[in-house]
Amino acid sequence: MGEFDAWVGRSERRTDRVDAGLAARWLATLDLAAGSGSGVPQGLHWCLCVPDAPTAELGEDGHPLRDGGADSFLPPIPLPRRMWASSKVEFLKPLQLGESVERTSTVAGISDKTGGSGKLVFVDIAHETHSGRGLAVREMQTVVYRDAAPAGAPLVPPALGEGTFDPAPWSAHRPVTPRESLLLRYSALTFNAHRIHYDLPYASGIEGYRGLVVHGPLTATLLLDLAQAELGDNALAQFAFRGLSPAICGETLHLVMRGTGDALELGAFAEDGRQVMAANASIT
Ligand SMILES: CC(C)(COP(=O)(O)OP(=O)(O)OC[C@H]1O[C@@H](n2cnc3c(N)ncnc32)[C@H](O)[C@@H]1OP(=O)(O)O)[C@@H](O)C(=O)NCCC(=O)NCCSC(=O)C[C@](C)(O)C(=O)O
Repeated sequence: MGEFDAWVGRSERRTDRVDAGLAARWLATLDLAAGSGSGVPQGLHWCLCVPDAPTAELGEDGHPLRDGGADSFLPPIPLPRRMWASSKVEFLKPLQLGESVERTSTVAGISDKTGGSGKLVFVDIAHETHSGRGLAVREMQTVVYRDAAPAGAPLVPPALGEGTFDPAPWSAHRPVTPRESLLLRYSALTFNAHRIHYDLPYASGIEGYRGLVVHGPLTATLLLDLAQAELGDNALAQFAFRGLSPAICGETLHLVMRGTGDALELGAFAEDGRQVMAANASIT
């Protein structure tokens, strides 16, 4: 029996609308042109039905306080550093501009592990986003909570090494350099006040990162865009990603893809070859 078992099965429901203004700001943030139809490209769902706690109820890290109240959705894991660890997404129906959506999120599991970086608590959250036309997106998101950075510990990830990323084994390759303006706009789109994305003294001094951290779903969205540029808008049926190492603002990310429609492999790598994200996808 785990300390936080009472939270497993708890759920919350949020509603939203695929607003044309939101879609336009999302496309502008990602330097994308609007598509020809009323469908919106994959990845926009991460900007819908987002937590909207009042500012007075945010914790030190900028996320809603995890106070463990009787009606709290997420468990009050005492480990202070939160990261988006991974997600498995099924795209069932493309979202359409103007439609209303409802997302139900359920705590599906909580597990303790010890990793190379110390104690880890993983929380799995099952999300189902319905539009008026039925289930549009199903996602299993895993959030990880980590111990405080030990005093005097080296910042992570380590400074860029001597190595260089080699795109040769990949059939598609796109370098991008996420800068502060991109991170700020993505935080705004997702209503995410997590300080590791915009507050450098906090990100390095408190959480121990070498710079501002690129949002996991932002890197994932950039990979989704690479796949859609090759295969067409809304081409993917399944997409799964896992964050392996923090991506740092201002440093080039090499987005890559290879494989065929039923077994696509994607990745994001730092300039020195360190892998930041691993992903796979399929069109069926
Ligand atoms: C998570 C870290 C610290 C673990 O690194 P580690 O070295 O401590 O762990 P490990 O030794 O690699 O693995 C230990 C165990 O954890 C599992 N594990 C390990 N990683 C994962 C993962 N991703 N997803 C699921 N499981 C994972 C792994 O499989 C293993 O399990 P096992 O003992 O059963 O074999 C390390 O992998 C890391 O730093 N990853 C990068 C995470 C990242 O950059 N996320 C995006 C930025 S944070 C963000 O976007 C925030 C946002 C948007 O504001 C927001 O709060 O929602």
